[in-house]
Amino acid sequence: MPVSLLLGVNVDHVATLRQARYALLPDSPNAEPSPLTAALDAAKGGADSITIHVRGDRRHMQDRDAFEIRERCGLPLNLEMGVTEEMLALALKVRPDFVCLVPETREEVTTEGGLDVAGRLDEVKRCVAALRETGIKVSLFIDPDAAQVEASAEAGGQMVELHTGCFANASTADRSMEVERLVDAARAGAGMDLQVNAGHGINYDNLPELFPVPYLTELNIGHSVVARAMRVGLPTAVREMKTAMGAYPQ
Ligand SMILES: CC(=O)[C@@H](O)[C@H](O)COP(=O)(O)O
Ligand SMILES: NCC(=O)COP(=O)(O)O
Repeated sequence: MPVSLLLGVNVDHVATLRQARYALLPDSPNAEPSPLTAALDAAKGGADSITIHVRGDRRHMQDRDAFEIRERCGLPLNLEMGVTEEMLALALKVRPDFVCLVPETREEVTTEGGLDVAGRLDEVKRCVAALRETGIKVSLFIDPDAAQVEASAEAGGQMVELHTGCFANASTADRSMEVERLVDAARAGAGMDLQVNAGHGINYDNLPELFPVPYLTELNIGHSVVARAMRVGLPTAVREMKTAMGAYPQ
């Protein structure tokens, strides 16, 4: 367990803004904003790692972003990817420090749930083994569900990232129930010697409501930090989130 809760800054939505103008001009020297610059700015603000989600439809992050950030940003890189041969091949070329296996559907606006590791066990096991063989550490992005935690351990994952989207989107009445789900899943993960991370929909307002969740090592946060950065700049937005995370009881 690290001394303080680690922050992985997801810069996907910097690329979302870039693609809104430069998707058809991929080689433009003026393409901005730059995910690489964002990663470097996040490092200035105290980020512990950078997370990028190269989706199969390349709606935001592009392969070249992954290579650029890997080569020119000194922070550990966490590559989120679907469980596909295409993305496995990309990961084996990029060689990030971490891979987080996530579910993807083309129709979704954003990630809507955790990876069904239990229902895709053999397929996930093969992907995890191929990644771990090269020294890449593997996390599994799952719903806070004991069966998925157990399946993640069986699949050879070293970490789980608990999907906090249901928590983030829950009504006030349902929020405490979602926190309890996360508490139970975190306990199950720690009990199986898995590193327990969390992510999706975490923001400056709901962060403290996650503090009762034990054994958290890292939070991956993107949308809310990038949104805040539009007002105060990314280094400050990251520093603000790190400061808020400092209150997490270790
Ligand atoms: C897996 C996860 O929760 C985030 O990486 C999220 O996928 C951000 O990217 P999108 O907004 O494209 O889903
Ligand atoms: N895995 C969660 C992540 O990387 C960032 O999710 P969000 O903060 O953009 O919702």
